[in-house]
Formats: sequence, structure tokens, C-alpha cells
Amino acid sequence: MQMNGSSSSFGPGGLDLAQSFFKPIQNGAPPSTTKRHTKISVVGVGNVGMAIAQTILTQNLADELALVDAKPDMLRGEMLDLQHAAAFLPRTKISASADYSVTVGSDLCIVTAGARQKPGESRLNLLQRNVALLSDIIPPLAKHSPDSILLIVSNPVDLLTYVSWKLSGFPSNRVIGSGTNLDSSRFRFLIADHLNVNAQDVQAYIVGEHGDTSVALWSTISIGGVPVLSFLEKQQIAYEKQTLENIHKEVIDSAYEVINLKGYTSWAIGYSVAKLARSLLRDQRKIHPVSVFAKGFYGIDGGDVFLSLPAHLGRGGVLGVTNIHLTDEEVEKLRKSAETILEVQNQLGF
Ligand SMILES: NC(=O)C1=CN([C@@H]2O[C@H](COP(=O)(O)OP(=O)(O)OC[C@H]3O[C@@H](n4cnc5c(N)ncnc54)[C@H](O)[C@@H]3O)[C@@H](O)[C@H]2O)C=CC1
Ligand SMILES: CC(=O)C(=O)O
Repeated sequence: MQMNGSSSSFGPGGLDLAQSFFKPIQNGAPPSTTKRHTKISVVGVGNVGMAIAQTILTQNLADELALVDAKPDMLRGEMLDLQHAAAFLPRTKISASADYSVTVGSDLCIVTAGARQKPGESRLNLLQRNVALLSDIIPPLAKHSPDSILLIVSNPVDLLTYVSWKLSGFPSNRVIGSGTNLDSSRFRFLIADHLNVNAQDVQAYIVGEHGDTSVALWSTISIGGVPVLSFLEKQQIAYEKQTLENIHKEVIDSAYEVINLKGYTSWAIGYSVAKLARSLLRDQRKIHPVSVFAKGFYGIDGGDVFLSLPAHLGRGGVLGVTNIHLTDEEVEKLRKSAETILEVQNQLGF
């Protein structure tokens, strides 16, 4: 059963009431059909799904938001709680159901359902449990929204993005994992904090696996357009490679630390995914490090693998992968990250 918006509280006569409430204007032009109606579906209304849903609402990214979860009572509770904020938010139709028909005609389907890490547990540990769930989630999503973009967030995100690609039958440019967009934000925050500047002025990418083998691209760090490492070298200012490694280690440890402290991560992934939704649906053509079909880029040739690369995102999904200059060491680490993912993937039987 689909749970709809609050207009149902006017009873079956709700529509009649609306019709008699407004006196129609005379000779009005028909509504413009040029503005696109945008629909986003979020599967999984746990900590992550709800952080994403509320960021989507506050940032006015969709005309319609559909929520799906396997727990109907919690789902209805979350839907109502969001609907009750209608007076404070841009107008968005919110519906919810355990039945995937609620997602029909979505432009973007975001998957956050599944098990999350316990303190100390790695993302890869979630693999078997979450792969099994995807078989129930991806085929109905793909059936109801065959032209949508799939954005996978559940962990281990790179492997689950690959499995979702296989299960959906979608072209690879329309299957994306949130990947290291979050890790890169953590990286930018730590660099900004270190140098006492605004993280939005720090450009820096983490690529590869969203996990323990991620790769920090030191050569990409720039602040206000100034490439940091080459600036330091030109000015003959010494820096410790260990300092850089420590910052990367802090990025890798970030999720573990937050999970130890509060049990899960949510706010940063909420903003990260909303930013991706904006770039995709508003055709922003921005570059984000996200999990994409990586075979053929940067010498990755061991198999069909999804991992994060700086990708150009727009209404068509992944428009391309940026050809940035990597050092030999960075290319080697990226290939190793791909191999780690492939080793596990090859045992999945997909
Ligand atoms: N890629 C990333 O950067 C991040 C990924 N995550 C991942 O997101 C996932 C969700 O994390 P949380 O929201 O904290 O977990 P949670 O336990 O709070 O929520 C998971 C939700 O999935 C629902 N669910 C389970 N099976 C389902 C099914 N078959 N169909 C529909 N819904 C189903 C549950 O009812 C629950 O509401 C985890 O895998 C976590 O590791 C979390 C943070 C960041
Ligand atoms: C849980 C997770 O993947 C993260 O916060 O990075």
C-alpha cells in the first residue's frame, strides 16, 4: 500500500474542496511544459537515507521524493515526520511504500538500504549481506524507472555499484557509486583545518576504493588555484612526506572513528550525496570523485571494476573521466586498489 501526502486527510472529497476553494482565472495560459518535473527515490530510510532525504528537501532538489524501506511502520513514521516540515521547506511531494511502484518514473534512484558496519568492522565485511539485498532492490527499481540514474551508497560501495550495474542492465554511465566524494571532503576538511583556510577553496582528490586502499592524489591539491606541492618546492619550503601520509591515514580512519563514537556516519554522506544529486539532475557538469566503470582509465585493465575517479557528472550521468596527471606512484596505488576490489569481486559470481 502506498502512503501518500497529507491531502488524504481531507477525505475522498479533498480534490473537490481544492477545486471550489480557488476561483479559476479567466483566459489563463495553460501551464508551461518546459520545466521538468524531477523525482528522486531513496531506498533505505535509516540514518543515511534520512540524512540524504532531508538534505534533498532543504536544498530543493526534487519536485517529488519517494521513500522505500522494508520496515513499513518506520517508513510511514519517517514520511510523516518529513511531511510535517512542509511549512518550512520548498514544496516537494513526499510518498513512501515498501512497494517499488512508488518509485515509478524516478530520475535518480539512491540506494542506502542494508547492513552497516559495527565499530571496528571493515566495509568489505558487509559484502555478502548487502549483495543479497540488492537482488530484491535493483530489479524493481530498474523496472519502474528504466531511464533513471542509479546512485549506490550502501557499502562496500564500489562492489555494490558493480553488482547494481549487473542487476540493472543499465549502461555503465547511469550507474554510479558515491565513492570517495565523501573521503575527498574529509581530506579537504583536514587540509583546510591544517592551513586555517576554507575547505571550499581546497581542491584535492581521494580516488580508488571507498575504503582502506583509497589513494590520496597529493599532486591535485590546490588552494585558491595555487598547486600546493609545486608551490612549496618552488619556494624551497621543506615538507615531511610523513605529514601527508598522516593526513591520508586520518581520512581512512575517519569513518571508523565516527562509527566508534556515534554508531554510524550520516550528515557528511547526506551532503555529499545531495551535491551529487544536484550535479546530475541540474546538469552541473561538475567533477566529483565517484565510483564509475573504471576499466580503460589510468591503466586499469584487470576487469570490469567500479572505483572512484574524478568524473564529469551531468544529466546523462557520467559524461567522462578527467584525465589528470598522476605520478607513477599514484597510478601504481590506484591499480593496487582496483586489484583489491577485483579479487573480492571475482568470488561473487556476478
Ligand atoms: N558510501 C558511503 O560513503 C557510506 C555508506 N554507508 C552505508 O549505508 C548503508 C546504510 O547505513 P545506515 O543508514 O547507517 O544503516 P541503517 O541500519 O540505519 O539503515 C538501513 C536501512 O535499510 C533498510 N533495509 C534493509 N534491508 C532492506 C531491503 N531489502 N529493502 C529496503 N530497505 C531495507 C533497513 O530497514 C534500514 O532502515 C550501510 O551499508 C552503510 O555502510 C554509510 C555511510 C557512508
Ligand atoms: C560508513 C562509511 O562508509 C563512511 O562514513 O565513510
